[in-house]
Amino acid sequence: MFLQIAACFTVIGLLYGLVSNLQQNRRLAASLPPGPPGHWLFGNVPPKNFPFIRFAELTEIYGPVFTLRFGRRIVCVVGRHQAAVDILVKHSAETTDRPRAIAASEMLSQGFRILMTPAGERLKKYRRAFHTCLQPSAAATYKPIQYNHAKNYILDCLHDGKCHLEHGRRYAASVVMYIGYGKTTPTSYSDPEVQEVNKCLGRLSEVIKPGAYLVDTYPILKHIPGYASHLWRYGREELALYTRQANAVRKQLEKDEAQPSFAAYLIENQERLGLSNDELAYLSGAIFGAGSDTTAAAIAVMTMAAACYPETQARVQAQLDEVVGSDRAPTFEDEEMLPEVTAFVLEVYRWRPVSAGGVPHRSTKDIVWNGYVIPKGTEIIGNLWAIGRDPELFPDAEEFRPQRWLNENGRIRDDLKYPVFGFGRRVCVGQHVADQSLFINTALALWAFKISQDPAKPIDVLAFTDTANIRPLPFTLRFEPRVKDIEAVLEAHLD
Ligand code: HEM
Repeated sequence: MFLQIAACFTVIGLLYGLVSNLQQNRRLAASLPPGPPGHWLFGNVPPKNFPFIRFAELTEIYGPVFTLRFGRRIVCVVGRHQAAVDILVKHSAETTDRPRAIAASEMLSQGFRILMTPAGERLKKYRRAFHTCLQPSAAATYKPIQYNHAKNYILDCLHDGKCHLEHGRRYAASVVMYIGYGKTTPTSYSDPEVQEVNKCLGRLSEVIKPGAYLVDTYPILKHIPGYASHLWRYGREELALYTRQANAVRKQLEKDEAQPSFAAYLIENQERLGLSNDELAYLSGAIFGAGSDTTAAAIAVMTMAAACYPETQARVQAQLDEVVGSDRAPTFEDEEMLPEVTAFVLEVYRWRPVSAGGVPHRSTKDIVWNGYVIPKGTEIIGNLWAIGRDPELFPDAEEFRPQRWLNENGRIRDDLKYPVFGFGRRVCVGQHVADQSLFINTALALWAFKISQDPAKPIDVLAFTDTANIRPLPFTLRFEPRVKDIEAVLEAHLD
């Protein structure tokens, strides 16, 4: 008898939940931006592949902001520049938060990973710590090391152009290992330490894919013993790895042998910054996670664009020849005089944005936009792929056309922006370091080489990995030296 009554109450409870859920959905739907219809209970089906491309198609149909529903989760996708500014920049204070990511953040990262840290005290202290080491004046101090590694990239491409993607990855890994841990020697992707970090990042990349784990739709699963227990194990392994790396710097500091680095700064200021050992370990590791593959992918896109758009490449080279010539190599000091290089980089960012789908934000208050209400708790995706294809700002968006970034005087336009580094208070903390990397590698690569395709292996400009941060699938390039004795000229500069 008792069991029957309990069952009755459970069924009534479930029905009540269902009905109130439906009523809530109907109420919300009336004020939300429009979107494709979905199942009355489960909502829309997340795209299986390349969600940013599917979302860009939906932007064409439903407009600058459209709504999707996944179970109880409401997602607004922003696909036009002005709407992104209105919602994610002007309302930055209310959109700093991240959506709850149970599998990727709470289980795999034990809540420590900055990328998924919700708005609040932990995020504030994380970003404060980064700001000190990555703001423009601090970023400028990394220029010499970036230059040295960029020079290695050029020499690697000269001697072994087949492995150009690996050389770009080596550049990026070397720079972030220097900033993160003070490692001064070049870092190879085959280093066991880097391989271990990459194993962890590869796992994250799988777990973070929309719809990868049911627990993100049904949070109760987190508490079911045995459910996705490998995620907890992976999380423990990752924390142990970052702790080992931070402890190595701690030991160097004790022996007075440490190079200046982000980890050293965190350790020396741990108490003042209010960081636990685990937070400190994860934060030091974040530089590699966030800055390595992204930078390498952008460098790869730069070479891809140069090979596929030879006339555009030649335009940059004409300016390099005029300003720099061939007796010396370009340096950071030439930047002001090389707007064609900067325009090329800006177009690389727009044409194939590395963080193509953007990193989701979450509203912590109702936001009124264009007569619609984006309610508190909505996930907001700034779809960078679609924003870079905004026809009002970027006509013929599929064309790689750096000239769109230049004004009639050949200077960089200050009225055109593209948010490749994200939005508002969540904007990428490494943007200045990344800009420096892209500038110097582009300037040196286009000064040193005529980069072209192998006619026998034409490049597919849409062949990219289907991952949270996209990167080109392997492609073949030819590096034809434009400067006599590149090696000697580069060495002379360093002497
Ligand atoms: C071309 C290279 C890069 C691109 C395209 C890029 C892009 C991005 C984007 C789109 C975000 C998310 C912003 C948002 O939520 O709106 C982000 C976050 C982040 N980036 Fe970068 N990034 C690059 C390089 C770097 C580098 C070199 C570092 C470190 C030295 C770095 C560190 C971070 C960190 C720590 C975050 C998380 C910030 C947070 O969640 O509060 N990134 N980046």
